[in-house]
Amino acid sequence: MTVDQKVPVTILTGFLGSGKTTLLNRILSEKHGKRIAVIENEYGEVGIDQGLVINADEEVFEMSNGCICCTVRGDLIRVLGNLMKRRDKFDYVLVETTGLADPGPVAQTFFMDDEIRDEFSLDGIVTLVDAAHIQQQLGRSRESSEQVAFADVLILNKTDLVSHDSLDVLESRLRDMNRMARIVRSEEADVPVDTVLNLSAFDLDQVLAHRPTFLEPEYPFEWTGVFDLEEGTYHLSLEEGPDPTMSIVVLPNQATDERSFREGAEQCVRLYAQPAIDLEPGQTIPVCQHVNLQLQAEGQKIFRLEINRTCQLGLFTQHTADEFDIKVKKFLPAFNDSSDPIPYLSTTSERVWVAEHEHDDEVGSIAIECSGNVDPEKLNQWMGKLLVEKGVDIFRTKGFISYEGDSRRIVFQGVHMLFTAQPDREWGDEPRHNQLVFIGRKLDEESMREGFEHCLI
Ligand SMILES: Nc1nc2c(ncn2[C@@H]2O[C@H](COP(=O)(O)OP(=O)(O)OP(=O)(O)O)[C@@H](O)[C@H]2O)c(=O)[nH]1
Repeated sequence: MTVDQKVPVTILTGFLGSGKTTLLNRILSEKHGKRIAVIENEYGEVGIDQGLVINADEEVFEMSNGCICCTVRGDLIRVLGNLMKRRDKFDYVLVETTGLADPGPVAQTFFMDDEIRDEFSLDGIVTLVDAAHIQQQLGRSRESSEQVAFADVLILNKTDLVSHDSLDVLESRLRDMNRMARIVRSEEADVPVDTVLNLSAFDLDQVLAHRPTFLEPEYPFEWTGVFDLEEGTYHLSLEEGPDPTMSIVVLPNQATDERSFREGAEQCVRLYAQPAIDLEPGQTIPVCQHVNLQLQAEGQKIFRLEINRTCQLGLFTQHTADEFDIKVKKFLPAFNDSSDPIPYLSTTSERVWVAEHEHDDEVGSIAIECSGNVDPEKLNQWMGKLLVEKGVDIFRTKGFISYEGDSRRIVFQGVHMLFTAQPDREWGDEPRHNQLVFIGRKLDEESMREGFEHCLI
């Protein structure tokens, strides 16, 4: 396959509320003759963005729970794989990343995976910058700096909210952070489509020159242990550890040379992107499945492994073996009463996968979904007070609201302390309901839910 036949992909990134969806809608409504498939990688528990994107030949890329940077590659491979089955329906792909994501692992997907590399080519990374909030965001979020640093095009958006002089200062700060990117100023992300699509701007060699670790993958698991096992039943035991659950994928034929370890790891990246099966102690762990071990009970927890023929069993676990004192031994019913304990087995080989990034555990999202009508006056008062008190830590608010007496859906949008509530389309036959997502640091879920419920009539 030649390069030309590959589907070009543009990654739209930028911190929460910077204008990614606004730009996306602009691109989708312009006549450029391209059939664009959209992939939304959303942060938060309910799909708000899907409802904000105008009619498109769109595919929704749902994020799995867990760390975005660890799971995004597996998720993206899954969605791109599905898109390829409808290859005749589109000729361009736009990936809108979550505002909290480092675009690195998203970009990496287009180089790491052979099948994806054969079918898609990364055209460019476009980063939206919120002129009113970027200074504050750069100081507080590593992801925000990464988004600027990775850009091929930087769109300095929301120019209406700051003075001309401030824009010049801002532009020179962005220039210091990324000397290669083209910088374009905009209001309401109003930029010509050819500033963002079909740029052939992404240059892997250049990226590698600046970041030699760009192609070093991050994995959703931290440890692999390989055990030589003959036919029989085995017990996998875990002691108390740092989490009440732990994800695991078991592969039946895991060789232990470097290449095989990498291949096994890539297979697991895909399996980890599948929804996990919850397993209670005493149950059997299936092979080649994403399993979530339930470890809430006190003391040692034992799960079964059934081996049909001699193999090298590879355990790919979310945490390292040390953290849960993970052990494997053969189960021999005849020895149950014997005072001779059955010995634990040693691994033939093991491997720790180090995640290079730090997880900001304080950042999270709260999704409120309920029926009933909202009193606009009460909502305004509550929201105004909440954002004045907590606006620095509430990065983003968005959703749909049902106002008493209004036949239209109200779209709610907030970025830090600025918020708007605008009427959108008619509710029509759709059941009226409220859906609101808050993304931020140290959010107090209970008091926010209570606060919102007080706004209902
Ligand atoms: N004042 C002003 N507001 C803008 C501009 N561009 C976008 N907005 C508003 O900013 C809010 C956020 O815009 P979105 O396009 O949803 O931002 P986003 O980056 O997709 O947000 P997330 O997906 O939550 O990260 C919306 O209310 C937009 O209408 C602009 O140039 N000026």
